[in-house]
Amino acid sequence: MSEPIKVVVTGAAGQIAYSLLYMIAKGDVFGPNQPLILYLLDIPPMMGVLEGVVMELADCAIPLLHGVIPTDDPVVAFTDVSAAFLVGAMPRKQGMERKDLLSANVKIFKVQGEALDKYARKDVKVLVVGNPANTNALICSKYAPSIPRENFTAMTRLDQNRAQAQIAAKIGVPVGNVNNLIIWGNHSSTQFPDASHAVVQIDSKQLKATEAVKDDNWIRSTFVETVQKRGATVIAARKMSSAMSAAKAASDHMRDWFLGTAPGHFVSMGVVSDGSYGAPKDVVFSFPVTIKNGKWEIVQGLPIDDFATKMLNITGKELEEERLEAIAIIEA
Ligand SMILES: NC(=O)c1ccc[n+]([C@@H]2O[C@H](COP(=O)([O-])OP(=O)(O)OC[C@H]3O[C@@H](n4cnc5c(N)ncnc54)[C@H](O)[C@@H]3O)[C@@H](O)[C@H]2O)c1
Ligand SMILES: O=C(O)C[C@H](O)C(=O)O
Repeated sequence: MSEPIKVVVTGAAGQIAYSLLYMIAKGDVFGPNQPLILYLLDIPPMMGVLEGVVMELADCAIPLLHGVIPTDDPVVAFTDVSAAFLVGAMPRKQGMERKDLLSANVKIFKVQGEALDKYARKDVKVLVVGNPANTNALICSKYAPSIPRENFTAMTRLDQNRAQAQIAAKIGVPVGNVNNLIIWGNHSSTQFPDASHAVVQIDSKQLKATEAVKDDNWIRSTFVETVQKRGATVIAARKMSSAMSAAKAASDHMRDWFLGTAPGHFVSMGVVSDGSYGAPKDVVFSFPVTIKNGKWEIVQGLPIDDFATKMLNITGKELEEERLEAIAIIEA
C-alpha cells in the first residue's frame, strides 16, 4: 500500500460534503489501494457541526482513512495537499441564477487561490464545485500563479450525468450504456448539453444516441432545457440545492482526473480555455476531455453545426461577462 495522500474538502460541514466525504474516504475517488488523510475546512461558526462529521467518519471505520483534520485555518487545510475539492460557498435559493452568487462567493476563491499558491503541492489538482463554479475556478487559478492553470477545473460533471440519465431514460437503457455526452461552456442555464456525439450500447451494438432517440426536435429542445434547468428544478422540489448527486459528480470528476478515462470515452470538465471550438480564451469553459496519466486533453476535431455554434457563443459570452463582474467585485 502506498503512502497516504492529503486531500482537502472545503465547506466540509455542508450538505454536499456530507455525502462526498464518505465517497472519498472509502476509495471511490483515488482507488482501493490509496490511503488518505482528509483535511476538512469550514468557517469558525461551523466547527461544532464539523466535530459531528469527524465523529461520523471515525464511526464509519474505513481502513483507507488514515486521518481526519478539521480546521478553520486555510494554512492547515491546504499545506501539501494533492487534491482539493473546493465546495465551501453559499448555495443559491429558488428564483436565483448561479451567477447571482458571484458577489457572495468569488472572494472566497481569491483567498483560497492565494492559500493554495503558498501551501499546496505544485501538482495539486483543484476541483471547484462552489457556484458560480467556472468563474470561481478562473479566479482561484489567477491568484495561484505558481500552480499550472491546467490544475484548476470546474465541475460540469453533474450536468453530464444528468444528460446521460435523460438520454438513457428516453431510450430505455441503463445509464451506464450511454457515453460521450458533452456539456459545453458554463455550469449555468446557458450551458449546452450536446447529445450529437453521444453513443449508446443496445444489445451489444453501439449506436449514435441521435439514431437511438430518433427525435432531433426533442434533443434540441426538451433535452437541452431539462438539463439546463435541472438544478433549479431540484431546488424547487427539495428547497435546497442538489447534494447527493453533486457529491457523486465531484467524485466522478476527480476519479477520472486521477485514474484516467476509458479508451474511446470522453468526459466534460470546466478548464481554462485555449480557444478551442471558438470558445473565448481565458475563461473556464467546459469541454469534452480525455485523461491519461493525470493530464487532461481537449478532444479536438468534433464537427460543430450551426445550432451548436450558436449555443457555444451564448454560453461563452456569459462567461466573459461573469469574468468582468468577478474582477470588478474583487477590485472594489
Ligand atoms: N458545480 C455544481 O454542479 C454544483 C452542484 C451543487 C452545488 N453546487 C454549489 O456548491 C456549493 C456548496 O453547496 P452545499 O449545498 O454544500 O452548501 P451548504 O450551505 O450546505 O454548505 C456550504 C458550506 O460551506 C461553508 N463555507 C462558507 N464559506 C466558506 C469558506 N470561506 N471556507 C470554507 N467553508 C466555507 C459553509 O459554512 C457551509 O458549511 C454552493 O455554492 C452550491 O451552489 C455546485
Ligand atoms: O443549481 C444549483 O444552484 C446547484 C447546482 O449548481 C446544481 O446544478 O444542482
